Amino acid sequence: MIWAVIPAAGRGTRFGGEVPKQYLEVAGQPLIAHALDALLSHPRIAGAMVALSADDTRWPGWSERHGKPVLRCVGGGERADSVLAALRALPSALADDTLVLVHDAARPNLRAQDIDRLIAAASEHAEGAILGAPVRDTLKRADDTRRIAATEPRSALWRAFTPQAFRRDVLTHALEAAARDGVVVTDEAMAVERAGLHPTLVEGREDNLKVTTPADLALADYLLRQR
Ligand SMILES: Nc1ccn([C@@H]2O[C@H](COP(=O)(O)OP(=O)(O)OP(=O)(O)O)[C@@H](O)[C@H]2O)c(=O)n1
Ligand SMILES: C[C@](O)(CO)[C@H](O)COP(=O)(O)O
Repeated sequence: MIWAVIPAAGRGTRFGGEVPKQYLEVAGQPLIAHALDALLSHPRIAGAMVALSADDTRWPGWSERHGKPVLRCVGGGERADSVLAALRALPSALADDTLVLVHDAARPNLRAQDIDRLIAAASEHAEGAILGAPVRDTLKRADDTRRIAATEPRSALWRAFTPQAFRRDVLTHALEAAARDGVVVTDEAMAVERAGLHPTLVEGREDNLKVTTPADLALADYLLRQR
């Protein structure tokens, strides 16, 4: 059994504006709808749990999409808190080893082939798997005056995307440990790494972009209209 968890409780502060970016429209529907559709149209995914902010007023009230359940819960102050809340809110009947794919509502351009490859890798590697891409630019470390302090070796560096796939119990325990330790993890893999595990990297499409600033929205709209 595979379920999706979609953290969608963010404020979009870097994006700006009144509307939380997960509700901004591209290619005819909100970002969150594209993310939900990408996951729930996949035959292996049985349902989705969406974490929303407690004061969310824009959730359209979907209870199902593609004939599959769309459940919701209240997220938290950090993205990791929202993911943990969603894991805890999943149907209790789901087995501990249920595979969970955590995917940002702000990443609308997820493709089925990437989901296929991620699921295959997570099914083969018990420590989980994440989509990502090798770094292709030269990386500079800046000093506090924005002068170049160093050039970082990039040969083994990857950018982490989502979905990130883990057993429900493994991810829940890892996120709970990070929270107990007061560590804010920026992705699920960071919590699992802290637990001593080594998730596998799966190279995914570079156009699986996260809409973070207004410039990203136009690109997302273009990409989605090309599909
Ligand atoms: N407390 C939070 C923070 C973020 N997210 C979600 O995590 C995803 C990736 O986070 P990010 O791009 O940082 O979104 P925001 O936190 O909204 O953006 P910002 O950091 O600019 O405020 C988004 O779908 C966002 O809604 C969440 O569920 N709960
Ligand atoms: C989870 C993530 O999308 C992987 O790159 C990223 O860490 C989210 O960061 P954000 O600052 O919460 O958008």
